[in-house]
Amino acid sequence: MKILTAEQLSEADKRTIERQNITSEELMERAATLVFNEIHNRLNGAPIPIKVFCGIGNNGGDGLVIARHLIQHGYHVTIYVVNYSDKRSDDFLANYEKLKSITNDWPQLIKGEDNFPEINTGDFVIDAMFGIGLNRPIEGWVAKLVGLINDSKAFTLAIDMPSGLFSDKVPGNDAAVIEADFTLSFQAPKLVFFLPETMDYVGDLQILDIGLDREFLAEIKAPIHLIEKVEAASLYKPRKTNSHKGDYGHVLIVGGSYGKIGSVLLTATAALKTGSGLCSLYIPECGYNIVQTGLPEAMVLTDKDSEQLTTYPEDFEADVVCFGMGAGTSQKTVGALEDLLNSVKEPVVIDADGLNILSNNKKLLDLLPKDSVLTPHPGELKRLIGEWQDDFDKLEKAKDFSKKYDVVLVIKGAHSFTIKGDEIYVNNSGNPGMATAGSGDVLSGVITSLLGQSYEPLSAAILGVYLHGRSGDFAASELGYESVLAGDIAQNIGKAVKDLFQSEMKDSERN
Ligand SMILES: NC(=O)C1=CN([C@@H]2O[C@H](COP(=O)(O)OP(=O)(O)OC[C@H]3O[C@@H](n4cnc5c(N)ncnc54)[C@H](OP(=O)(O)O)[C@@H]3O)[C@@H](O)[C@H]2O)[C@@H](O)CC1
Ligand SMILES: [K+]
Repeated sequence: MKILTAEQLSEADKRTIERQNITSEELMERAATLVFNEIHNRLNGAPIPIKVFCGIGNNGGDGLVIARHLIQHGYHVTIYVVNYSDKRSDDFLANYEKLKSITNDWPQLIKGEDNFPEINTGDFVIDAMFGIGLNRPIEGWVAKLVGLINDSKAFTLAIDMPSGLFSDKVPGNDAAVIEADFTLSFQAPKLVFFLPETMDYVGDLQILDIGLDREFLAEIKAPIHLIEKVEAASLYKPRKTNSHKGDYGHVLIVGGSYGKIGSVLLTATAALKTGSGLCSLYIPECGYNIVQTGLPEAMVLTDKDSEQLTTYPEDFEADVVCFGMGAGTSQKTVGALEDLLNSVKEPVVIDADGLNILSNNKKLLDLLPKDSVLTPHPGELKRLIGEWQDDFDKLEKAKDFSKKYDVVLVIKGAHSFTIKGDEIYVNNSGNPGMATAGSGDVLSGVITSLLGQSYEPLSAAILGVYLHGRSGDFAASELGYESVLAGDIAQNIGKAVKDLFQSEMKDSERN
């Protein structure tokens, strides 16, 4: 799914009105009615106090439409118009008139702190103050109102965007932004919903297809994509009936050191679970018995050093090589990576200490084969590309790095970002249970395995990140977040692959 900017969405809005020959008021009615349906499906008539805070633009207009439908369905609704300006939009005014015809409880005008209502923990707050039209920070008494809503701990549903959140920049420190529990957003996700600095404002997210012009949406050039099941499934290559293990790649996992042999074991397990035909490991001698016992399906070669890697077996023929997990950063191991990069011509996967070695020895970056995949977590990324000012700056620096060295970067996080040149792919699978030791080692194994199975490096990274997240979802649903171990993620990769082609059943379709 394309992630769009506020400008692109406004343009899609205009084109839809032209091409579908509807008014903007009709489009607002359509969008806001979908929101009402979602609320009604969940509340099911519950008599809880609903407080709708409307701005004076079209986000506020949406709020008025939602409130009208709620009132007509018997809900207990109080509407507040947050009068941060006297410049009402046409569609706001039209819906204000409609509201007057169905209720005598007119909206209450908030012009300052004196008009603030009481907001209780048990209230249901609908935030329709600002949407994609926000163009400067919220200030003064409106900022105080945002604080009041946040402090109330009332369940807060944001319409389109949490008010105060920009679609294209990070709010400053102490900025007033609604901390939503749930955001229902129109047509396309916005990048800020997924960035570490801004995602917490959004709460749970649902995108509503409000029927904007398909042709225009298909034509829009968007370099940022959200990766969900359909996108991941489109990358998957089915196995052929008439095939043998030689068709699915021979991966070589290079890493480990004394006390950190478990890491390579996890990576190799994940590679085999993702379907590699053959898996070999190159590790220090101390890991030999551990790996042969822990993973009998793998083959093991050992370095002459018993505790660390010192060289690379250059005559070894593998389809893809992965380097770094548990390797340490000793000078001898730097030499091992240099040997590897001097002998391998195909894209490699570099993770963990492999990345730290690259950061400390920047000249090695020039030896990386084109389209190699680097999988840093934010700390490793900082060492690679330097400090950034905010998440937008981070993405710019990451794109520059990807272009300079011609590599695919996977920035790991709650939503991992895969970057190649100017293209960004935001992953939407996974859960907090995956924040556990060894989770990254498993991811490297999945991506390496896909590369070995002839996936293009970018596809291997995007699909690998998605499958890893989905495996974690299966592990968490069985075990609970706290009990997910990295090995559990590896064990569930098969389920994640099968799930690519299982359609979600909506609650309404069950039974
Ligand atoms: N696109 C679509 O497909 C559809 C969009 N729809 C809905 O429209 C929403 C966008 O509506 P919108 O353009 O009227 O802007 P909105 O967010 O209501 O802001 C209102 C005005 O506030 C002002 N302002 C800005 N910052 C400020 C500040 N800090 N403090 C004070 N004032 C400030 C600024 O005006 P200014 O003062 O700059 O002239 C701005 O114009 C969108 O999010 C969605 O909910 C759906 O109905 C249908 C389909
Ligand atoms: K809002």
